[in-house]
Amino acid sequence: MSDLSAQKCEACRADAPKVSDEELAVLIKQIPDWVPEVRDGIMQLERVYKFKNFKQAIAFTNKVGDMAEEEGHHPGLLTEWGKVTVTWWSHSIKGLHKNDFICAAKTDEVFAK
Ligand SMILES: C[C@H](O)[C@H](O)[C@H]1CNC2=NC(N)=NC(=O)C2=N1
Repeated sequence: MSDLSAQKCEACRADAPKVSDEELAVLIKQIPDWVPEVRDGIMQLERVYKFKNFKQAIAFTNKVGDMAEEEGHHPGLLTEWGKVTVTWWSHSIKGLHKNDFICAAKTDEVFAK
């Protein structure tokens, strides 16, 4: 279990600070399979998970959804045949909060189980 995946998301208010470039550089090392990407001007974390078929992909999607509900923090999920694209960002601050790194690490744990 990584240090991040052991943590819980905190309530993220609209005035919460986005992670700085320096913080991002430290945090991304703990989730090396995730790629920071700017989409529509918003920094996000993205990872594509591969599966053998659609059934496994939708089962994983649902497990990630359950984890998101527990954390009160919700990803973008694109489920296709044999793959799921998971995208984390914080809507309330239009960018990345530590919550997104925590949830990315927890998503890796859901995949590993
Ligand atoms: C009211 C509720 O707690 C908020 O809207 C939460 C829900 N889930 C969320 N998920 C994400 N990814 N970003 C948010 O800002 C967010 N806000």
